[in-house]
Amino acid sequence: MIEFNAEAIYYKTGQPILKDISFTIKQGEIVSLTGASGIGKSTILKIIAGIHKGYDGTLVIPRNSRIAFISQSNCLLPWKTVYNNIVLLKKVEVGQVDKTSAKKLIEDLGLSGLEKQYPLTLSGGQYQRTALGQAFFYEPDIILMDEPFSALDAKTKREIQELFLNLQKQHNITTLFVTHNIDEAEYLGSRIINLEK
Ligand SMILES: Nc1ncnc2c1ncn2[C@@H]1O[C@H](COP(=O)(O)OP(=O)(O)OP(=O)(O)O)[C@@H](O)[C@H]1O
Repeated sequence: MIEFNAEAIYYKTGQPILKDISFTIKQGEIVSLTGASGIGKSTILKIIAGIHKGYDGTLVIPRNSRIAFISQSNCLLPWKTVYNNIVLLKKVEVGQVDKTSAKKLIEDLGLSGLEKQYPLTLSGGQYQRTALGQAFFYEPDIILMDEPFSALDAKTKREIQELFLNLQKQHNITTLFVTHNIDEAEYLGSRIINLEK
């Protein structure tokens, strides 16, 4: 569950970028966040992730929530293999990983055989599958997604959207999905929050 109410969102310099924002996302719900370029979509994700503190208001999320963040690029560490990227967050947090469930997830993601490859050698689709694996293997309470599939061609995008929806159905994780694409927002989200000035 995420409850966010803000009178104003701002950066250090200048006027608020957004005013009077209020929304609630229920446990397990996928909500799409849309709006014009530069309106503040990524900033809202950063607020929920705890990275951006510039707002007047309240953010309520369950105590000790684990949050995963997936963006268009830069999710993976280039010096770690596909396998080690997927288990990374869990390993850092828990110290050990269940190899059988890692293998199962890698199979579900269609990444079998690529475990020892490095991110720079992956296609865009393989990269985003690995990023999904990293996020879901962590077993987070919340997933924040910032245009993760925007750079993919239409066919690959649809395949990965399906994978995401299947994983989401299995794990029931509260998800806020930023996209500027209305079709994608409708396809993935059970509701859409559209930001306007
Ligand atoms: N670090 C920063 N310092 C100052 N202003 C910033 C900073 N980051 C973003 N902004 C400004 O805040 C506004 C919102 O940016 P944000 O990246 O949240 O928009 P967005 O809706 O995600 O855009 P896009 O769809 O183009 O990715 C923009 O006007 C941007 O210039």
